[in-house]
Amino acid sequence: MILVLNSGSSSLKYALFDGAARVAAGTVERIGEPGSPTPDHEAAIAQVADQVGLSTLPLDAIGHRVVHGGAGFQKPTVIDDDVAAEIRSLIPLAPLHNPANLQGIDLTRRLRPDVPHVAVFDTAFHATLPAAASTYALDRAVSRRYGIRRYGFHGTSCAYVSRRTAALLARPIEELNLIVLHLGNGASATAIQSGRSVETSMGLTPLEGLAMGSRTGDIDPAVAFLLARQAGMSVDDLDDLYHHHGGLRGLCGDNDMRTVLRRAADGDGDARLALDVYCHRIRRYVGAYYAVLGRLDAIAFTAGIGENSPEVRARTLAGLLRLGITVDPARNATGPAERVISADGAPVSVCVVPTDEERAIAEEVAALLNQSAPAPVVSSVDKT
Ligand SMILES: Nc1ncnc2c1ncn2[C@@H]1O[C@H](COP(=O)(O)OP(=O)(O)O)[C@@H](O)[C@H]1O
Ligand SMILES: CC(=O)OP(=O)(O)O
Ligand SMILES: [Mg+2]
Repeated sequence: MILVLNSGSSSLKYALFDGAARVAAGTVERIGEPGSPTPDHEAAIAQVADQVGLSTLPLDAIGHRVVHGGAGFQKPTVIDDDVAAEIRSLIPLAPLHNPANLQGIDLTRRLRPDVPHVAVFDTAFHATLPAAASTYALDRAVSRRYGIRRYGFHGTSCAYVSRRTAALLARPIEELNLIVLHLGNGASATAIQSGRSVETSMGLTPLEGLAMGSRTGDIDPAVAFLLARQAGMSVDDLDDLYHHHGGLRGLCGDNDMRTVLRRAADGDGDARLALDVYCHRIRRYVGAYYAVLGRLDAIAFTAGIGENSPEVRARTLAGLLRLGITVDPARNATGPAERVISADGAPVSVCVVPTDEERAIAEEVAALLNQSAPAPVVSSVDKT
């Protein structure tokens, strides 16, 4: 059995797999938010450990989602003290995520030192980005010194969704040019050619790119200079402003897309603007990545918003018939969780493909452990 811990910025998801079967799963939400019974990730992890009976659970391994793996971690990695220290050293690159990931690692390694703990990195899938996509046009000496480049995130999800999309379309992944739109609390767009990430919207940190629940995404870097000079904001003030007071929440006060959609439908101007900005930004990336890929076979919508909001999908891709992109209203509105929502025979297949980061992590962990398992010993008795 493999236990998977997936710490997001304000939630902790866990799942327990017995082979391919998910035998238990759960989510602790709203960690650290006002009025929440769960003050921090440490409390959330303790809660989960208690729920699954961690100390006595028969386990083969524990898989941990780690958001930032820097340049060093390009594959799932068994965690020892050195690996944990290296993940700790990457906290400045993912201040919202890596600390929570580490708390899970530290606590469960203490409780279960008897099983291997494996880190699966969001950044790993994007190790294939070509230099033209991963390099910022910044003084190269400065970039080199501080490891400044585009790393990209949501990689485990993108890899899983691209495999599922190929299966849904019954085509080999090697033949496909895809755009994966992962629209959860964090949101990103990724261009994938023959199963390899070639361009992605998140950057050095998970702050760049699409407008998100509470993160700004792309913003002129000079906004920070202006606010520092004119408003006297410190680096910490700006960090907080960009991470927690941007995106949907910054524009209309709500970071939950369900509430934003309801308010927009009721005619609330702020919610409408938030929705317009959100969808426009995605559309811009779809156009850009179509050009990067040259030919586009499919677009896959995934994560909480991508999987569940016909309105966001329809608005994002409206009026793109000339590009071969259509959304069929009936297919978009309802159907199996995993489905094609474009018209039959459309040049670009638009799909809804639920992600499953926990399953993808469990698969990576199982693959790593099988590959590193010692070859079965042939006993002298068997040889005779
Ligand atoms: N039925 C729905 N319609 C629109 N948005 C939804 C729906 N269900 C969930 N969402 C949105 O999905 C987002 C959370 O996505 P999720 O993938 O669960 O996030 P996380 O990044 O925390 O894993 C929230 O903005 C939530 O409002
Ligand atoms: C990298 C990232 O933004 O993750 P999440 O969407 O889980 O916050
Ligand atoms: Mg997520």
